[in-house]
Amino acid sequence: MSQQELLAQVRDWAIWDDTYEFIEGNYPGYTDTNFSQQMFEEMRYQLMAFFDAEGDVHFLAGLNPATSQYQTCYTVERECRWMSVLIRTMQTSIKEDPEQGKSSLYAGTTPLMVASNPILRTDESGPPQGWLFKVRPMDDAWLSIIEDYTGLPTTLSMEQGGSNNDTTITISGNTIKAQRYLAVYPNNEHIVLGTQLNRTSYLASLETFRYVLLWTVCLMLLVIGLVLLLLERIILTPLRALTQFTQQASVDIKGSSNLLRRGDEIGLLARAFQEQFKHQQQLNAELIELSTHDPLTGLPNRRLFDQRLREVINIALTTDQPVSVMMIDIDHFKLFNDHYGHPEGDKCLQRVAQTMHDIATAHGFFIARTGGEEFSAMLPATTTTQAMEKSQALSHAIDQLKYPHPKSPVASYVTVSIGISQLHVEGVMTPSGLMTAADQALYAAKAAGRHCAKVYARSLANEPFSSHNTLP
Ligand SMILES: Nc1nc2c(ncn2[C@@H]2O[C@H](COP(=O)(O)OP(=O)(O)OP(=O)(O)O)[C@@H](O)[C@H]2O)c(=O)[nH]1
Repeated sequence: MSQQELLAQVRDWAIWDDTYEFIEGNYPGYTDTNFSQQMFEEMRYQLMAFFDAEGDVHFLAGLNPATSQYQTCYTVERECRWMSVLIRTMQTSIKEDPEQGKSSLYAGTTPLMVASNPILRTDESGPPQGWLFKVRPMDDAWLSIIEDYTGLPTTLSMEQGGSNNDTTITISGNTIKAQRYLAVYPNNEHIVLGTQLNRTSYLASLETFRYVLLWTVCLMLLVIGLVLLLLERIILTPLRALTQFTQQASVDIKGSSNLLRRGDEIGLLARAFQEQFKHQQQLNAELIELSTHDPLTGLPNRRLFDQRLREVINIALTTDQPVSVMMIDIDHFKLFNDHYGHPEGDKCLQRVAQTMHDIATAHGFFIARTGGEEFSAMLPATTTTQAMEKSQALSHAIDQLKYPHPKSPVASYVTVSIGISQLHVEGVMTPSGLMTAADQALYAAKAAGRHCAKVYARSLANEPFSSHNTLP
């Protein structure tokens, strides 16, 4: 119902190839196709006026406000005479401003809303072939539409002379009166659009509005708070727990059982991580086992032995306790292999290793396979005298196996020779020196006919040795 809406409608018609051709005189059926009384009534138009490029009337159609009769004419004569004042005002407007494309209010029996636009092709190319004007009456029907729209009683009146104010608001008693002054073309007149409000009901509705607004804000804050709380409980807290769970890369994090029991995606993810951790832990354990143990006998290997020896020596240095080592070698094992073959030699190594492991466990020392048929034992808090006793227990246990070794010049079964040394005794000062000394003692045992144990003494220092020592 606004001027802008009417302007959009007139533009729609004026910038259209059909209208352009009609004004050029090339579209004889245009009026029959596009105009009807029904269209005027539905669109609430009083008049549509087409002017040619010279500003002369080309075609007119309208509803006579006095008779409500629909009329079409090519001149302002006879039944269209009622349009003449309006047409003259439009022609004045064209002369003043050929650009048009505007809307104005005109005075009349009832005030009129008028919108106009130059006639162009659909693609808006020119030159303008003329002008189209549309007129809508601001009558009682128009007022009642405004009242329906605003919910306020509205009045419309004409007023002579200018007004300094666009809008005036006056309060008298319990009534607020608002008036809007709208200039009329081309006269020095104004249309006054007015409404009045009951002050008490206005203030009451204002109060109600404030009250509703306050409640809406409170409700929104409550909803936002609830959403944040749910977000924290359902998503953020479990996500933090999951992050902690994954960062620690462990299946035993505190509170992880709740996480793992969850039925949602976070629970799924946590269980997948748990499986992954377990698998990883298993792989790590396997890798550690492989890198620190001998695959044939299952005993710790030289790497683990050297590492443990360093640790035990470090402790012994601070506590001033003795540390002894034994180097154990199977006698004439080459002859065993030559006689029975390598696979049988492996079985023998496994059997001897198992026996030594059992004795080491029983006597509280650490044993490792440090060479082919060579083993080393590390005895914390043990002197050479005590180590000698344990070596005898070891040798005795292997003898008891009575593992056949028919080619051995020493005995008919598998026997071992053992070399023993102690840190800080007989000039042995370093981990490497300790192992070298045990090796030399072992050499001495071999030289003494094998199947015996020897303790290192300085006098053995120049004897050759097998050099299996890897410690620095
Ligand atoms: N079956 C088997 N034999 C091995 C393994 N590692 C080393 N040997 C053998 O152990 C033998 C060691 O021979 P030598 O160093 O001459 O020592 P020995 O025959 O025991 O002689 P002495 O030590 O002087 O009594 C060699 O025949 C190696 O092949 C192994 O893993 N399995």
